[in-house]
Amino acid sequence: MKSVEQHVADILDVVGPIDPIELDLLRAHGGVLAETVASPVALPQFDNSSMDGYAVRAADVAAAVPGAPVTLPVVADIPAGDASSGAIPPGTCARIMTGAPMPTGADAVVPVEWTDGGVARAAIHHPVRPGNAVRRAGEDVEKGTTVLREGARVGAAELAVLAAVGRRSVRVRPRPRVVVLSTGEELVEPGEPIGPGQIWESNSFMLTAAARDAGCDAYRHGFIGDRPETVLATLDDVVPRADVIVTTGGVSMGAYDVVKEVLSRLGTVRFEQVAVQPGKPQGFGTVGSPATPILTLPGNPVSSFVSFHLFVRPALFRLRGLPPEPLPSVRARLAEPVTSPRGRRSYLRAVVEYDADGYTAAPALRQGSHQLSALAEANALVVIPEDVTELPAGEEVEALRLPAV
Ligand SMILES: Nc1nc2c(c(=O)[nH]1)N[C@H]1C(S)=C(S)[C@@H](COP(=O)(O)OP(=O)(O)OC[C@H]3O[C@@H](n4cnc5c(N)ncnc54)[C@H](O)[C@@H]3O)O[C@H]1N2
Ligand code: MOO
Repeated sequence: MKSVEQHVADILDVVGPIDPIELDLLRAHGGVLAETVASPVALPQFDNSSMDGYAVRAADVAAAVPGAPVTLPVVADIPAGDASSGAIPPGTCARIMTGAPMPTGADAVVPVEWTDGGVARAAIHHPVRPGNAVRRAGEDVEKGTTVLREGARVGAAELAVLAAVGRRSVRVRPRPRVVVLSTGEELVEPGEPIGPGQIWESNSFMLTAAARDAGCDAYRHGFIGDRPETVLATLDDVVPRADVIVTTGGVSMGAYDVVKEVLSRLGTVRFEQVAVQPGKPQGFGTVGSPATPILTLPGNPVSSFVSFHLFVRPALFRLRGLPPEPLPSVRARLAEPVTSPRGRRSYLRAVVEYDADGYTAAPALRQGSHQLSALAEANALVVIPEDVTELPAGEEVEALRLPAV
C-alpha cells in the first residue's frame, strides 16, 4: 500500500496555485497576495495630534504647574480633517482633536485633562515635552517601503493596511472554489422523510464546512445517485465552476462504486489504497476541460473527514499559493491503551488537553469509520505509526490538532 506522504506528494504534483486576479478589497478577503505592496505615501501623511487637547509650543507652557497654570489665548479650533488652520503665533494655542493636523509653530499637545478646557482662553496645569502627543509623519510607514509581502493571507489586518495606503483593489490568488459532491443511492437530504435502508446525507456538509474553514469558497452540490451517466453529467456541469472537486463515496470494491467505475474509464484519475486507517481507498487526478483537480474520498463519514485533513487540505493550501503544511501537532501522553492495524497508520479521534504535566490525549471509545459521534467530541487525531499495533497508556504520541471554528 502507498504511504500517506507519497499520496500527498502525488496529489501536490497535479495541483498548482490558481491564477491571481485583481480584486476589490473585501472580495480579496481570504485570498493570498500575489504582489508585494509598497506604500505610495508616508503614514501618517502629516504630523497630527494623538489626543484631544491643545496644540502649544512646549516652551510656552514650561512654567505650568498644578495650582499655577499658564493661560494662553485659543486662536484656532482644529477638528480632524481640517488642514486650514495655518500657523499659531508664539504665546497662543489651538484647540485640537485626535487625528487633526498639527498647526505650524506648535510642537506639542497638552491633553484636555491637564487644562480647564477653555474655548477662548485655556489654563494649562502641566508642562509638556516637545513632541508630546504628536504623531509624526512617516513614523508608521515611510514612503515607498514594503507594507505587505507576496504570499501574505489577506485578513482583517492586511485589509486595514491596504486601505490605509490608499489601495482600492489588490492582486491576489482568490479563495479557491471547491465543489463538493457525494454519491450513493441510499442518501436522503436531511430534513426529508427517510425510508428503510436509507441514511441522511452528511459528508457533503462536513466537507463543505471543512473547505470553508481552510480558506476556500466551498459549494455543496449535494448528492447524486449511483448512475454513471448522472455522475459524468454532473462532473461536466461543475467543472467550469470549480478549482477543485471533492467527491465522497463509491471508491472501494463494491458493485455500485460508481465514482471509481466512471473515472477509471477516463484515465485521468488514479485509484489506490493508502496505508491509512481510516481512509484507505483514495483517488485523485483531473477531470474535464480545463483539466480540474478532483479528489475522491471514501464514503464512510469518518474516513472522509480524516481524508480531508490528510489529503484535501494540503491540496487546498497549494491552490491558494500557500505552503501545503500539515495540521499543527503536539506530543501528548496517551490516557488509555490503543490498538492499530499492522501496516496502516492510524489516525485515532481523541480529546487532547493541556495541564501542568503537558498534553494528554484521551482516544475516543468509538473509533469505527462510521461513528460520527466521537468525531464531534474530538479535537485531535492521534497518530499511530504503521509498524505499531498497540501502545500502553502513558506512551507519548503525536497528536494533530483539528482546526476549531
Ligand atoms: N470488500 C471491500 N469492501 C470495502 C473495502 C474494501 O477494501 N473491500 N473498503 C472499506 C473501506 S476501508 C471504506 S472507507 C469504504 C469506502 O467505501 P466507498 O467510498 O465506496 O463508499 P460507499 O460504499 O459509497 O459508502 C461507505 C459508507 O459510507 C456511507 N456514506 C456514503 N456517502 C455518505 C454521505 N454522503 N453521507 C453519509 N454517509 C455516507 C454509506 O452509506 C456507507 O455506509 O468501503 C469499505 N468496503
Ligand atoms: O479506510 Mo476505511 O476508511 O478503513 O473505513
